[in-house]
Amino acid sequence: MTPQTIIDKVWNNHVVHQEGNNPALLYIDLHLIHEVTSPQAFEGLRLTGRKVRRPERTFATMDHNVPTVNRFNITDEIAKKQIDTLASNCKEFGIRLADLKSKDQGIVHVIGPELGLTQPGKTIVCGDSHTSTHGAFGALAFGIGTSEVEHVLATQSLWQKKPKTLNVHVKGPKPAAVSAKDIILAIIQKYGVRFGTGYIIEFTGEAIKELSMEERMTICNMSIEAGAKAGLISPDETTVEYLRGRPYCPEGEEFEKVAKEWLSLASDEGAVYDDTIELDAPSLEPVVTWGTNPAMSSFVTGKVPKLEEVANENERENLRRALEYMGLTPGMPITDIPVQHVFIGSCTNSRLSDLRQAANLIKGKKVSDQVTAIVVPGSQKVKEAAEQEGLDQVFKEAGFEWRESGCSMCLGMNPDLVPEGEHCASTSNRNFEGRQGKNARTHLVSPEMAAAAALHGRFVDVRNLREEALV
Ligand SMILES: CC(C)[C@H](C(=O)O)[C@@H](O)C(=O)O
Ligand code: SF4
Repeated sequence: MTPQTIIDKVWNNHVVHQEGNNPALLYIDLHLIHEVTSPQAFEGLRLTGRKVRRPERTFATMDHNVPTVNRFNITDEIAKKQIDTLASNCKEFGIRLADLKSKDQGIVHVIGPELGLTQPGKTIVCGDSHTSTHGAFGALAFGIGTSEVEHVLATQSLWQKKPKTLNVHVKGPKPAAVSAKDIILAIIQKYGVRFGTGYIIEFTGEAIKELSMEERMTICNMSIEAGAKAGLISPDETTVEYLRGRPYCPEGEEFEKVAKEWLSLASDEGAVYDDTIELDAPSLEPVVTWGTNPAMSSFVTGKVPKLEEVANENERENLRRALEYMGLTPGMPITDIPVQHVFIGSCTNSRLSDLRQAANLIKGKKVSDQVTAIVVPGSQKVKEAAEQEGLDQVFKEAGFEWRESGCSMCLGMNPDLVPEGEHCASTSNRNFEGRQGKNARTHLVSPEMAAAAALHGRFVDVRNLREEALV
């Protein structure tokens, strides 16, 4: 048989109907929903007198506008309405909901994997662009708009044109002090924010294979920042072991049986992709974004670019505007950028391993007087597990605030905002203008780099701190 990519296998397994080269009708295995993009979809169902076709394949959570302090006291009217509406819609249509009282509540892309709802080979959709996160398991997972949310609720299927396949091959092992976040930021730095347009990405190579599931999620999460429809990684033993024993996974012999099926979905040796690009892992360093899109970044040992380094006039103007917004001087070293806020959280980097890495780095140290630092676990389960290990104490003793789970400072939709003009070292995925609040200045980094910036009030190379810790 012709060797196939996992993308082709999962796609072909889900085509319900297709005529010629027209879009295919895909069966959707799992539909995740949250409070922001679902109200009109449910309203649409009510208006046309339809039901949810497969409530048992639908799962809801509240995350975007949940306050991370006093979570039951939602003062913002729109937020309160969206949260109450999700609760009443789930009740009316018979959908499982992890509400604010639930131990399962958290950011939609954190809880799906954690509960074992996310599994290899599934088609997974959600009215949210970072649905690509679930691709880490070898699922075909992508974000959809609200009208598509309605379509999936009503029919459990979706019309889709098949994207092309792109192999992003990360060669060689990564250095120990370089994180998954640095890998994905470096890929986007090298190839820009549009290279994924029209493609589903498969991440391959030694550096990817070595990653934990949490790290793989960080990589796939940001596929959308390269414009890709989805990003995924072929399942292997790491995937299977992560899922073993999860609440919504099969048990015993049944688990062993599906695990074999999952492994067989991995891309075949010699499978052909429409395109392939490469990144060399051993030469990577920690990355910091200095601009207003995730491609505008440098290694921590580097500098903010100078205008004259850019030949193209449009690009030079973009650079000028970005530096003006960010309040940075062309040519300044990355380590001279002052940091007043630190946010460790979001669906990119708020899982237990992220919190452990940050906690390790700050243990016994103090947050700089100039910095306000918050840690927002991605889910209530992450929060509980971290507290069991005493990570909350480590953070609090260092001067971090320890919060309840939610999207928080990742986007300005809840009370956690960066004040105007201030710089935030953030473990999230978007550094667009105004993303963390009006005129807020976001720098995307890994959890360790964010933790280090909290201690020093500026960016520092975590590799030096690690050496210090060894002396
Ligand atoms: C609010 C939601 C629709 C949005 C998205 O689709 O990604 C948000 O999660 C984001 O990260 O910007
Ligand atoms: S944490 Fe941020 S990126 Fe992720 S779903 Fe929430 S708002 Fe979107």
